[in-house]
Amino acid sequence: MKVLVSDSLSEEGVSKLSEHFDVDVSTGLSEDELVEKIGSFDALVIRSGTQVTKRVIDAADNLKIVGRAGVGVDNIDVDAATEKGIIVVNAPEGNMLSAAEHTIAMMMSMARNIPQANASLKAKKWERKNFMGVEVNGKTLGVIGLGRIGAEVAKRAQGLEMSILAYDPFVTEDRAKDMGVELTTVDDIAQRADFITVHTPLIKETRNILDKAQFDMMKSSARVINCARGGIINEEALADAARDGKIAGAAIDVFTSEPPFDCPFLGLDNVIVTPHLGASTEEAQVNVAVSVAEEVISVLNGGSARNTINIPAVKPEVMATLAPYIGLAETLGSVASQLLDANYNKIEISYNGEIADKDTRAVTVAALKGILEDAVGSAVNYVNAPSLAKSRNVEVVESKSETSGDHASTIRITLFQGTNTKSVSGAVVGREPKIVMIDGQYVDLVPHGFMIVSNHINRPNVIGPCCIVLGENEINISGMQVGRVEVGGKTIMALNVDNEVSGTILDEIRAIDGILDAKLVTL
Ligand SMILES: NC(=O)c1ccc[n+]([C@@H]2O[C@H](COP(=O)([O-])OP(=O)(O)OC[C@H]3O[C@@H](n4cnc5c(N)ncnc54)[C@H](O)[C@@H]3O)[C@@H](O)[C@H]2O)c1
Ligand SMILES: O=C(O)[C@H](O)COP(=O)(O)O
Repeated sequence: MKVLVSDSLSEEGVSKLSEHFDVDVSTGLSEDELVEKIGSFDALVIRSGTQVTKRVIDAADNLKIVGRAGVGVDNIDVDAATEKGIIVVNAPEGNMLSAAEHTIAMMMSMARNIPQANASLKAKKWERKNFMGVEVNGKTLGVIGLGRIGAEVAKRAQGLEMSILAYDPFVTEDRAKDMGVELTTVDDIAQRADFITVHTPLIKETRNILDKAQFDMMKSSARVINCARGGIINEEALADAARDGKIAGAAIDVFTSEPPFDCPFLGLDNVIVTPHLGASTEEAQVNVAVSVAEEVISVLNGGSARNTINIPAVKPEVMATLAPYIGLAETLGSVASQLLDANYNKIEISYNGEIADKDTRAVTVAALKGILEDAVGSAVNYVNAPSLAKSRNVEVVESKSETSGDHASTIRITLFQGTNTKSVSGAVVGREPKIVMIDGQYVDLVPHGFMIVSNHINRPNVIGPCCIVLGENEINISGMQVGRVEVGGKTIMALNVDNEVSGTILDEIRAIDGILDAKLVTL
């Protein structure tokens, strides 16, 4: 298999990949060059320098995984990758300490005018009075985005005796209290903080989170820092505020367009800048390169990935419990879709019993894959199953209940086509999948190989002729289940058979008096 590395990646990552694959390191490619080249590659490894656009994804006929050796994936068209079934992974932890340390370094450099003073002295000037700074001790730092990096910055700033205000809609009061942080709003931070630093992803909710309105509220002594992503702070508004003395200064590592040679604040003395260096340490680069290399090796060898962006990631300890249910759900989905001829417009996946407490998103994706495979074939995978269901206007509903009958946990998949439904329930028995109910009738079926599932009238001389048809055609029956209903009622029969059953033989079975329908399910 072939891996393209299109941004500079630490040697540790490249050599790890080279142990398994043919690795091509080609940095600085234009979009056109990448479109031209990508077709034969199975994996693409990037940092922030490569734009993985829809055009690139469309041209990537063999691509299985895009690995981002770093955190931000805003340079990847993740939706396009998802629709094409390409896994996107990042390395969310490897550079967080470096980014946090860079933020603190930028704050201190700005507080003491170090870049300006350095440039002045090297120009043979001795201008001590021009570079009067401020202490950070006792000052207030506002942190917008209290995730991995924001939390590390807050911890370090507390070590510098700063008090912390934070805004993050996904952080609870309890967690903030544990961290010794006061949760508040963006506007309150703008009004009260001496230093403000942003650590969110760049998404529509965070674009321009600091804009003219917030700069107008700030103290004239306020200083802002962006070591997250260009665009979280409005660059025009920042330039105006810094130029007009509405704020004392800014320290910026990231830009809306990189390199940022047309950026409006690049020429301002009170704005210090670095060329996207937050993750540029020896330690961080080894960490992220090795992490992404391991993900690519695992995925290309048929395994799973830990840090997936576009499929639900499951923690290893949870996976130990969920793994058999993932297989079960996929099998139940496949059985249900093979039993329902009509196109379904709604899928309900019900989790009953102990499994209802768990994070079942990965199990639902597996169920959807199993269901859609019948219609879509091998083009469906764990990445694109939900988006394929959506693009086919199929409604997907999950339901959960604590009761599950005879088993600790059961999963029921129901397909709806108007009033016509088909439901199949299963359980894990001793880590093996079992089908325990079809259309409300109890069965006890090991789902594998070939199965004939039929409905018939519960009366003498129906099952026998069925077996004779199979016997006469040299088809061995290895398992048989018949639903229990009163004599004369409609019941189900499920047969495990050792060979494929042709349409002609199925027609012979369907023609038997008392048989209402018969389907072959192939797993
Ligand atoms: N300069 C660099 O070289 C460098 C290095 C690493 C990471 N980064 C960037 O730093 C940023 C933070 O990375 P991280 O690893 O801490 O990510 P993270 O996912 O751990 O944290 C992001 C935080 O932002 C919060 N958030 C989401 N929406 C929000 C909103 N509307 N308002 C406020 N908070 C919101 C989330 O709840 C989360 O706590 C990312 O943009 C990443 O790309 C930059
Ligand atoms: O999101 C990140 O991880 C950082 O912005 C680092 O980007 P880089 O890998 O291009 O240094």
